[in-house]
Amino acid sequence: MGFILETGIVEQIIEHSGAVGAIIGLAIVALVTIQLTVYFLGSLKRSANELKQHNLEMEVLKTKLQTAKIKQYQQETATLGWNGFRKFVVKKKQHEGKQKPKGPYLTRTDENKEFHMNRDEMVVGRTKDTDIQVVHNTVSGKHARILCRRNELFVVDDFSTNGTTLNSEKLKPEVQVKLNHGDDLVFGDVPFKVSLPAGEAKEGTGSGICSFYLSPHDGRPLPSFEPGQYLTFQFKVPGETKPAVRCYSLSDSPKLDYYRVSIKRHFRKDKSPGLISHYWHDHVQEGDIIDVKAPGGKFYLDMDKQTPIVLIAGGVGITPCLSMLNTILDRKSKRETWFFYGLRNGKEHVFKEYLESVALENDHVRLHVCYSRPNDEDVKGKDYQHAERVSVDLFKRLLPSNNYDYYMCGPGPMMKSVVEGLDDWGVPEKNVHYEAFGPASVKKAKPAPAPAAGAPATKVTFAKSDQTVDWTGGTILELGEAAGISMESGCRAGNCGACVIALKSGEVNYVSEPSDPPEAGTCYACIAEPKGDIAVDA
Ligand SMILES: NC(=O)C1=CN([C@@H]2O[C@H](COP(=O)(O)OP(=O)(O)OC[C@H]3O[C@@H](n4cnc5c(N)ncnc54)[C@H](OP(=O)(O)O)[C@@H]3O)[C@@H](O)[C@H]2O)C=CC1
Repeated sequence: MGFILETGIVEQIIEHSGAVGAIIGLAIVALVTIQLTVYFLGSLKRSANELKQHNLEMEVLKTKLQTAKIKQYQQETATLGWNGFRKFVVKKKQHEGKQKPKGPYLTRTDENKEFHMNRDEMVVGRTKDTDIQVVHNTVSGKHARILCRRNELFVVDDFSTNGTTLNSEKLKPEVQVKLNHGDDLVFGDVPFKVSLPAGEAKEGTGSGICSFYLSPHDGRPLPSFEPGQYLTFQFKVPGETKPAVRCYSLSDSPKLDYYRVSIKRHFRKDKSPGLISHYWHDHVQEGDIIDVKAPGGKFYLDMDKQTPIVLIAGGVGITPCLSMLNTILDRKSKRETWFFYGLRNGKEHVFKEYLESVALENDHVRLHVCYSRPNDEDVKGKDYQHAERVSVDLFKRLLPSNNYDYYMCGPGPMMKSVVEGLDDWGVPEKNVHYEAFGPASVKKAKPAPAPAAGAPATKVTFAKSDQTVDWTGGTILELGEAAGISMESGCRAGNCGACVIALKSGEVNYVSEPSDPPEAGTCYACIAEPKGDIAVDA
């Protein structure tokens, strides 16, 4: 349209003014066109810049809002008076790593909810203590059982009131019937579908790490936390007399509506399954309500500093490091961040795609993944960078200097060797931060002196319980537990403070150094041994 108009103007100029006039006319038209184009391009550029500026302002506003909300949480926690345990709902349960559990499972089709066969026998029923809880008035308290035998499933109706049907046929009570892939199974009026994925492994062959997203049950505000801190949980496990207390690091940055913890199936030295980590994996489901203490712990990243940092994660010890990294990203900090992640091989590589995308999109984040035992299918340079353990030798090869703040979490031996290596490399102690749950001890204190032969046994008095026990070794917590005294505990490493008790008389030695000295007149029972006769308030 513009072109046709311009051609018309040129023709008119030629007709009325001759050749010279035509040239002048053409020049004027060209000048006007150039000016219009420059103006048009300029305004395009201006609007692009304005948009960019606007987006930046929005980002800053969002961050300010987030910070303001977090500050508000902190004030609200103080008023909430969140002392002791508070109820949280499991909003989401997510298996991490490439291999998801794909063993046999049932899907409750009216709610699209999956129940994986993690045990040889799973009870279906309406009551809370069942493995497949079906809250419905046509389902009996203990309705039926699903038996899992080498990836084959069987169903047994347990004299339920409204019966169980398999592919529209009513089952006789107490008769074991084999299930096939795609079968329709109905308990009372509640429909299920049977899935037997062919040739696929049961849970446990993947990373064995599961993330749980938790929100406050009372819907009241969620307090913020420092990246690196942990939550303390209390579980009443069926069959256990005492509630179990455990601590797990928060694995994400502070969020407005949830906390996240990522838990690995733990196996003891004798290969038997750890009680609570397996309880999380096998029994804790979306919608469950659990008891949680407010975030705590002294191992966290100081977000007020801008010093360059090195995050060192070993295995599931990635959790607090991930929280630190995510907080750096959320706050739009450009802090130089090296992330060393040591694990065995690709089967255990969790948060892989996420970390890779973070490193790709953020120049200030340098990711180095070390596989200590790579598999044939693991590709160096793609899946991981170094076929070795994380070590200070590796840091010496990669870091421009030793002048960093180091934050680490992983297996005890890894932390011990890295802490010692950093010390040898001349890194000041104040720049090295770590935490070790469980018995792993990085800095060993001197052991308590052995009592002289023939000397009277050291006595520990548990004042509240009115019991005095001869000390035969071990910690005060172990001694009290063995004597049947109810005592609080959490990390069992002198970190979480759950076991702190008043020391009414006497003194203690610590088997490993507490992360922070307890207040005067108290001690951490989980790592304290009596130094002569003592009395404690338990
Ligand atoms: N806040 C906290 O305190 C938390 C602590 N943790 C702790 O982190 C630990 C992680 O355990 P898990 O996932 O089972 O770890 P793994 O046993 O799977 O080990 C992870 C990696 O660390 C390597 N490693 C072992 N020893 C050394 C060493 N001396 N130097 C360098 N690398 C080493 C292993 O190499 P290799 O194959 O050669 O053995 C492996 O590659 C647990 O002890 C857990 O309690 C976890 C979460 C939070």
